Amino acid sequence: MPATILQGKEVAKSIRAELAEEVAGLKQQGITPGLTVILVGEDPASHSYVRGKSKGCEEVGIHSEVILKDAATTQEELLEIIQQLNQNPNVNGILVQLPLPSHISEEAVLDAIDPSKDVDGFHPINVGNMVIGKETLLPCTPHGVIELIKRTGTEIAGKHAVVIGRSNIVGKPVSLLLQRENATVTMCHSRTKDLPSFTKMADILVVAAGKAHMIGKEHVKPGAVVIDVGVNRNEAGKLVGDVKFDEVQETASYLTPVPGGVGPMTITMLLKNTVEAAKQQAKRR
Ligand SMILES: Nc1nc2c(c(=O)[nH]1)N[C@@H](CN(C=O)c1ccc(C(=O)N[C@@H](CCC(=O)O)C(=O)O)cc1)CN2
Ligand SMILES: [Mg+2]
Repeated sequence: MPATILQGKEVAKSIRAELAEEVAGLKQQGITPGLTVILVGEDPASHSYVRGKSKGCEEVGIHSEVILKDAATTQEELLEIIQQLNQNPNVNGILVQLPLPSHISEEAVLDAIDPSKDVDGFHPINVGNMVIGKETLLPCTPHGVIELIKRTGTEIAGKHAVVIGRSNIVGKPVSLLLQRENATVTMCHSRTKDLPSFTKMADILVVAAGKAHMIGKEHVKPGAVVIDVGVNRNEAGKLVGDVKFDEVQETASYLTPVPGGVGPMTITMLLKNTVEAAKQQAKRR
């Protein structure tokens, strides 16, 4: 039987509906979650993602603001803006859209965000809390991957999960989150020898290698849940994943498409983090 296609858009829609209800309840208690996004430069893709974030906020009732800065903005100016937002009680979440122009250190900027407002989950304190298993703001794409797997009804505990890719933004955090759900996790990467010998053992296969169509049916155990986090452009400029979709569809039990799989979950988990940050901050006041 061919795989069930995991439509991230549909899952994202139902999570947003749940969030909208939660936000309506918070507003009755006088809490309006607020997100501020900082966007530096003119990159069209970044502008499009930020529009998606504003639209998502509007959809669930989060107050959102976008601070647009031109590409000549200095690191000091950016740090000054972040300091002001850190101190503003109406701002529950702060997000700096990446990538930043090359004259600005992403590390310095992300480290300046108050960890309790770091709705991207990129601050070292939040990363550290995730590593030691403390409740914290989780990075959006990895969190979206876990939510997608859960919504298939798959029990993660006890399963063998194989993650391909060890980036700080996807591979490493996804591995940690799967481990936290009590999966047995194997991490593979560009230097792994005999990749199929590992991936063939996977009940859950998460592919975040950044190499178009590198995973075929010879890599996949029949019945596996396959999550494709790859974002690659083919020769025609079309968005394609790391997985050969048509081939793997014949052997997997669940498979995410690209586009329309993990991507739409990223912004939705950001909305979830903003609501969570607002609730946590309200408790502390
Ligand atoms: N501060 C951040 N910067 C960036 C992040 C991030 O999480 N935080 N991630 C990406 C961009 N991004 C959100 O910011 C993002 C990327 C992709 C999608 C998405 O829905 N993709 C769709 C396809 C859209 C298309 O056709 O281009 C999909 O995969 O189905 C949403 C958000 C880098 N910067
Ligand atoms: Mg890698």
